Amino acid sequence: MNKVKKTAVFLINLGTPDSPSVPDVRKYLREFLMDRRVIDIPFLNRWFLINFIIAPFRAPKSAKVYKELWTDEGSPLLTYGIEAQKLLQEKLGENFQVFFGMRYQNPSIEKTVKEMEGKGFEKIVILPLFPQYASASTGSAVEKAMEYINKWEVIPEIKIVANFPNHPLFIKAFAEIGRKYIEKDRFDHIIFTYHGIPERQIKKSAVQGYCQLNDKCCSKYHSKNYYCYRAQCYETTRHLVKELGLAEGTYSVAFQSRLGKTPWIKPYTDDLIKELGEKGVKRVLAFSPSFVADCLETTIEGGVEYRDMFKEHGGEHWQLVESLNNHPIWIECMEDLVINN
Ligand SMILES: C=CC1=C(C)c2cc3[nH]c(cc4nc(cc5[nH]c(cc1n2)c(C)c5CCC(=O)O)C(CCC(=O)O)=C4C)c(C)c3C=C
Ligand SMILES: [Fe+2]
Repeated sequence: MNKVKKTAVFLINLGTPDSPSVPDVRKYLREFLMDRRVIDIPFLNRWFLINFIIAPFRAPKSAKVYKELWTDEGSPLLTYGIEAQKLLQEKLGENFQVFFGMRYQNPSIEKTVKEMEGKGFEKIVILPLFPQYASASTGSAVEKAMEYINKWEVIPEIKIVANFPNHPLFIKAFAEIGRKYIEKDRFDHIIFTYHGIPERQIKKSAVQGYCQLNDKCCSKYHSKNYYCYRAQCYETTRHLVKELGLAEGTYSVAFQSRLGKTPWIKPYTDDLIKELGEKGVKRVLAFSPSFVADCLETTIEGGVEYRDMFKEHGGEHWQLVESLNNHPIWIECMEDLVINN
């Protein structure tokens, strides 16, 4: 038998509030941060932290920033997700049905898996929209999807695309978007800023204690650090650097979005920005390749807050490279991830 299997493709992104109102942002943050893979501390400590600190104090602050991010169509993470779903559906054709869900809030994984049920799919491809695997992102999305699929009478063949940090089309798409700035303008330095995670989460997912959390350890990508989030971020960077033809010393890697007081993976993006500004670097181009769609962390943190910080420390020009969003090469990349898996 040599026919294409009737396949469901399940794109999953992180999630975003239903609106930028304080109650909706609070609801989103509660669901997100109560996830044991995100805040990996004992349940009661997490419950107190979320209900007595994050919900009352962080939700109003975050809601203000979400209001800045919101467009007439809503949250970019959601609108780009729906657009990508439609474009991928057109590419894949009638043997595939593409679904899109969010790990937190809506469209929920529970509702989306219900839509898939009973449709006779012979295979499901779960494609979490995170190029680098982390337990808090990919791991959590897959765990949630499987929680509902596991209840089906018939569980079909399942393929999980767990990461794609060096996929040639992922790299090509980001490089192409960034190149238009490099060709048009002069930059003194390029920053690759990735979402951070706590160091202890790297150690917990390390293969037989391999991870040393240093640059030597992350300087090569192989079977022992295949799922190490930090090593994957450096792998993405090496490929982007090669594709863009950047010279050693003209770029840096850093990690953003710290929460809480425990150590997160270093170097920190805010420290790097201050250091570059104080060293006399005037013009910076910033890539944010841990996201495939624009969101709060790119547009606001990477585009506005870091720009202001850079200028406060002597910088003159800060340009963020927009995310992959609905770029045709990114849609081709997803097609390849689905078909060749
Ligand atoms: C790249 C994937 C992501 C990982 C890994 C990740 C880990 C992680 N995040 C937090 C805390 C917050 N993240 C927030 C926003 C946010 N995070 C990601 C992706 C990853 N997070 C995205 C795509 C977004 C943006 C969502 C949007 O609506 O646009 C927020 C909310 C915003 C805020 O209040 O600042 C928090 C909080 C932790 C603790 C964590 C741990 C591993
Ligand atoms: Fe996050």
